[in-house]
Amino acid sequence: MTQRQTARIAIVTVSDRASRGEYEDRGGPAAEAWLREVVTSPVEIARHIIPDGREGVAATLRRLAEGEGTDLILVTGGTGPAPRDETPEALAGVIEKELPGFGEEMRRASLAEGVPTAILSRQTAGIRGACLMILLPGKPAAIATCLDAVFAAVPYCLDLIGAGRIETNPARITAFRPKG
Ligand SMILES: Nc1ncnc2c1ncn2[C@@H]1O[C@H](COP(=O)(O)OP(=O)(O)OP(=O)(O)O)[C@@H](O)[C@H]1O
Ligand SMILES: Nc1nc2c(c(=O)[nH]1)N[C@H]1C(S)=C(S)[C@@H](COP(=O)(O)O)O[C@H]1N2
Repeated sequence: MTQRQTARIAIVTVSDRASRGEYEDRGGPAAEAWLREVVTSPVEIARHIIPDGREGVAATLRRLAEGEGTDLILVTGGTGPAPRDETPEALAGVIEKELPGFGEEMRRASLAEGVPTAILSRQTAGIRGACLMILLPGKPAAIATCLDAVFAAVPYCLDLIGAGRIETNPARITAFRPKG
């Protein structure tokens, strides 16, 4: 399978208030800065800010995966238990396969850092076609913790689903790719 050599990555901030401009989105920029530090292969990164809500989030994820051929979508926000937190429900309506290990590992890393409220986050990941979608909590400080915890598995996952190729800086993240 020939992989696209420039991976398309979308970062989606899900927040009612950030989408209304009531506060400045710091999660999207934090995720982009993390990617630019860690990913060494060519990437196109697009950022989006949308309100909470199942239908709108699902429509955005579908459009990015299908319409725009995005290889990797990082979503930040709306994973908690509050009534408007419906990002996991939106994801569930869009993906074909869930990868629960991503959420388990992100929660484990956050709890190990001494963030007891990490147990409230319903983080997970899933695949639609050749697109991997990963849900992160909304707190900007959580972005690096959670990406550090799971990103080693991302390049090989993209290989397996026929998405674009990603290489990482081994000084930051050593990508897990079985030899052979
Ligand atoms: N994208 C973001 N940029 C900056 N700060 C954020 C962002 N998301 C969350 N926060 C901060 O974390 C706090 C709690 O996060 P939480 O996910 O509960 O946001 P929220 O208050 O539900 O956002 P909203 O109501 O706008 O959807 C927020 O009040 C805000 O201070
Ligand atoms: N690493 C880390 N994980 C975290 C947090 C955090 O500050 N750091 N906040 C928690 C809180 S307070 C909530 S309510 C859930 C869900 O947040 P979300 O609704 O913004 O996605 O993520 C949790 N996970």
